[in-house]
Amino acid sequence: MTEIRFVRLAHGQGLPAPRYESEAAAGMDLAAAVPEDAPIMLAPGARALVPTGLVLQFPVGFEAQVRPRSGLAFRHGVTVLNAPGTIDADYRGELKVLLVNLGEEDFLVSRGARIAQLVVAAVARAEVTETDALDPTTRGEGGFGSTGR
Ligand SMILES: O=c1ccn([C@H]2C[C@H](O)[C@@H](COP(=O)(O)OP(=O)(O)OP(=O)(O)O)O2)c(=O)[nH]1
Ligand SMILES: [Mg+2]
Repeated sequence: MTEIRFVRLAHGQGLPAPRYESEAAAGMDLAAAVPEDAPIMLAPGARALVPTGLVLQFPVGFEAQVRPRSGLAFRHGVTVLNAPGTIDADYRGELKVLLVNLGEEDFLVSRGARIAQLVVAAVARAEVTETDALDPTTRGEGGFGSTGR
């Protein structure tokens, strides 16, 4: 098990911690840490950076991905604009969720609403080397449908 530690900021007090909603869920739901009396109104086409009130720490060699919740996308057209958002292991700022409303109606983000989910994933890091030539392959330069439909 990979450990995620988090600090809860003042505006996140009282909200549920990120947690898996089922035994083998891949994502933990994230709650909106907007003020009770100041929900965020997302008009059609609008986007907003929604605070979670959380600062995370997880091991180097992992990332956290911010992904949409399919129910919100299906019912309201509300999704994560930069999905999957990338949270770096060395980031110590507040985790934020960039929501966009692709639906036709206003969408209200209330305090505690589960707006997105967080998936922890191992990441490979590469050493980058410039060179004059690369190993040949059968595919070569073929791409973008070159193998047929
Ligand atoms: O949905 C997101 C995406 C990113 N971040 C935070 C954590 C991440 O480590 C940092 C930088 O994200 P990214 O590299 O995607 O953004 P950038 O535009 O390249 O910013 P930077 O120049 O700070 O890397 O912003 C979030 O809180 N939510
Ligand atoms: Mg970056």
